[in-house]
Amino acid sequence: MPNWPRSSQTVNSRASTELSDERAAGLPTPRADWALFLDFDGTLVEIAEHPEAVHVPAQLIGLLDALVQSLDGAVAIVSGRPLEGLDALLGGALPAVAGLHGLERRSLGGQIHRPADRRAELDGLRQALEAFAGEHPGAHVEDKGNAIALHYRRDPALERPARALVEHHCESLGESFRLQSGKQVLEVGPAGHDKGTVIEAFMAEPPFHGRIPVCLGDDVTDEDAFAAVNRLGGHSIRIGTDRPTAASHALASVNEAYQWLNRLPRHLRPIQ
Ligand SMILES: O=P(O)(O)OC[C@H]1O[C@H](O[C@H]2O[C@H](CO)[C@@H](O)[C@H](O)[C@H]2O)[C@H](O)[C@@H](O)[C@@H]1O
Repeated sequence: MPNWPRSSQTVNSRASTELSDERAAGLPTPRADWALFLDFDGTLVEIAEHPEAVHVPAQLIGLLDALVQSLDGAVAIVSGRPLEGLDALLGGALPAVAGLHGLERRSLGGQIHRPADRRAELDGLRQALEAFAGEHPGAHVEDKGNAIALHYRRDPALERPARALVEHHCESLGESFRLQSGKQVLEVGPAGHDKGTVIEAFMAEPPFHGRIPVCLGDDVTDEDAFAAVNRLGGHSIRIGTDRPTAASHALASVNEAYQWLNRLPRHLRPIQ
């Protein structure tokens, strides 16, 4: 669980030192014209054994609210989880949310953008994954509607047979579906959307339009987001340092991400 500052006084008295540290670490100087795109698992919450076992600190809602207020609403969660799941975990705290790695999106005004229902096409894969999980207690199937995920965190040795099974079914689904690998998970869903395309969609509309995109993420699927943000002249920040990345900056852990995000509302440089 992240170490939250004990009081705002403690934070304020350390503010100037912290900002010098940020500059030394090469982190971008916060600006009031940023648009913030935040991954969820591994960025805002620590990775847990099971998707339903994540701990959402109560303070996270307050932090998101403070960021939304200070950036005039230009804050979105961009996750692999479905919209409804994110709303349940965050108490519907954030209006702008993208789920299923860019497949579905709710804009700030509440409009939902979602492609046609393709669940039926995943029936064969769903049955095969359920059968696999039935035989292997370390596997877990997460049915996300238009996408389906096979988790093997509880038994990493399952990666090989799990991948072989998912690849086999993905091939028969054809090119309009794609396989995405994440942290000890294999996910199948409709092709043509990713975290980069959804950030571009947010950036085309208010209040994101015209701002500088800044993205925080930890996983391989966040690389699409990093590439899009880099292309758009923004800043990409990888949480963790364990593999090569397109991100321009890094924070070591979820805890560091919290500390940095906590300071942002007080240190945004005004638009000139
Ligand atoms: O884009 P994200 O918000 O990072 O979501 C990516 C996937 O996160 C979840 O799975 C991952 O986190 C689980 C809980 O910590 C962990 O048990 C699992 O091993 C990770 O892969 C979520 O369950 C998926 O639906 C998301 O796609």
